[in-house]
Amino acid sequence: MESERAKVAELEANHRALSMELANAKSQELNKRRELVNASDEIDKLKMKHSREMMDLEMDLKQRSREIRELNEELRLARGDLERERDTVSSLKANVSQQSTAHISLTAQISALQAERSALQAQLDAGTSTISQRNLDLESALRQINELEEEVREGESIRRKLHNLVQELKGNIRVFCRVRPILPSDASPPTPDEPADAGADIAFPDKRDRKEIVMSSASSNAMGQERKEVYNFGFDRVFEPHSSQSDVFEEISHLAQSCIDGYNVCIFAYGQTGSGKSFTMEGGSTEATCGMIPRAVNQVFKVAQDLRSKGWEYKMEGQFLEIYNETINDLLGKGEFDKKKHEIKHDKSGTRVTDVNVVSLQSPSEVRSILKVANSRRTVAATLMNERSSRSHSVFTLRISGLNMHTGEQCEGSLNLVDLAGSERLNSSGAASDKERLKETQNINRSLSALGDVIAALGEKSEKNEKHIPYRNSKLTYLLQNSLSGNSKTLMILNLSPLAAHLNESLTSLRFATKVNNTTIGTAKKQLRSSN
Ligand SMILES: Nc1ncnc2c1ncn2[C@@H]1O[C@H](COP(=O)(O)OP(=O)(O)OP(=O)(O)O)[C@@H](O)[C@H]1O
Repeated sequence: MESERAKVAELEANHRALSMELANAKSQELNKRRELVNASDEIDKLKMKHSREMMDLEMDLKQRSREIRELNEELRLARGDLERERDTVSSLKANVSQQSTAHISLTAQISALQAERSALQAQLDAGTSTISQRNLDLESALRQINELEEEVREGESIRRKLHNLVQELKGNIRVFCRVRPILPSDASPPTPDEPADAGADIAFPDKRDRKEIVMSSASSNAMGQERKEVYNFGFDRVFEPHSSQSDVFEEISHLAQSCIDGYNVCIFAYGQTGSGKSFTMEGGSTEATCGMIPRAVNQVFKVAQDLRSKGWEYKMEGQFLEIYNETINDLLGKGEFDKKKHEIKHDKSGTRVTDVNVVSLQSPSEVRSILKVANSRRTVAATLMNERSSRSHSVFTLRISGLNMHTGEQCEGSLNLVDLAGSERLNSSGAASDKERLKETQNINRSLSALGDVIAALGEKSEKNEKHIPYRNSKLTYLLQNSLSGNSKTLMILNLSPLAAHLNESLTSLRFATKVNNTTIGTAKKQLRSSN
């Protein structure tokens, strides 16, 4: 038993030791469990930390890969830029090499130019010295020119005197005769009683001086015998039908010179209606057919222009009048014809007509346009019954005043170009039955015979030296008083029809013109005024 007891006591002691060991083991296990819980908390924490860090790393990775892509893109662009820059650089290099070639050639040019400049400078220096020499020469040449100009002025005044002397020797009244050609419009259809007019028998025997005209007419007497009458006339110049306007003007152009020199010049066209007066004075519109008025005016302007170099300055004024039934009308005016009263006044400064337009003229074209105005006024005023331009006198007056800037000499001249009314006698104008026409014809005849009387009286005056001149017998002669006196130059152009039907009229005209031609008017005087 005791052994049993001892064994139980031993077992109990073992039991207690084992319980103690168990308690220890349990407390150790608790500790271990606690440690395990702590460790798994720690592990959880670490896991979370790890997953956060993983997320951060992933984001970081994404960011980095985005940055890498961007950088790659930038790199690609930069490469493109670099490529272009390389191209630019290579083209710039090519440019630079070109520029440097150009530079080299420019440098070569500059040196050539510099060499040239030095050569030119040398020439310039030489030229400058030549110029100073030339200036000296010029001064002496200018002195010579002044002396020569003075001589030319003296020569000009001698020329004027000689020109006038030649005119005096020729006579201050001159008469030209012009026969117009037969026109297609002259040929009226022949009838059994009246054969076609083949033209009058007119001859021009003086082929050298062209001063003669011979008209012949054949008639049969009561016995049936043929009688031929021959009429000889001599004038200063006779123009045959084929003569041109310039042939006629050549003979009268010196008169334009005279009026510039300070003389009063009067040119009349005389003749029956249709004989060519207007054609001679005004003419056609072409250069070849234009008449004496435009030609004389052109000449006056030309001479005035030429004389500018000799110190002369000229002023020109024009007026254009019509005398119809002894009434003056202003062809450059605006009023109705035959209404306004115009008076003729003579004083020291010359002849003026009251209330008429006097136009200052700067050029020949202005004269042409005033001629047009005048013609259209006359055309408007004409009626069917009354061809006004044939039944009235027209007087174009160009007044010229000149001043010589060097010598102070002044002169005043005038050029009167007169287209007279038709000179036909009463019976041939068919006027006897028409009162108005009769009055017209009587007025025309009166004024034309007054013109003849004035010219005749001037001729007698120069023979006897004292004689009354009947200027006042007609408006025409009174208007032209200052241009129809001893100290003026007068030209009458007798216009003749070539037709046989007009033979008697032509003979009457030829006799009138012969009377005028046999008159010598005294010496023309130029109208000079001293400078003060
Ligand atoms: N030398 C000429 N050459 C060519 N045609 C001319 C010539 N002379 C005159 N004529 C013509 O003759 C016609 C009559 O001439 P113009 O009208 O000049 O005569 P007129 O004497 O002035 O007549 P009116 O008294 O009616 O004015 C016109 O047709 C004109 O063109």
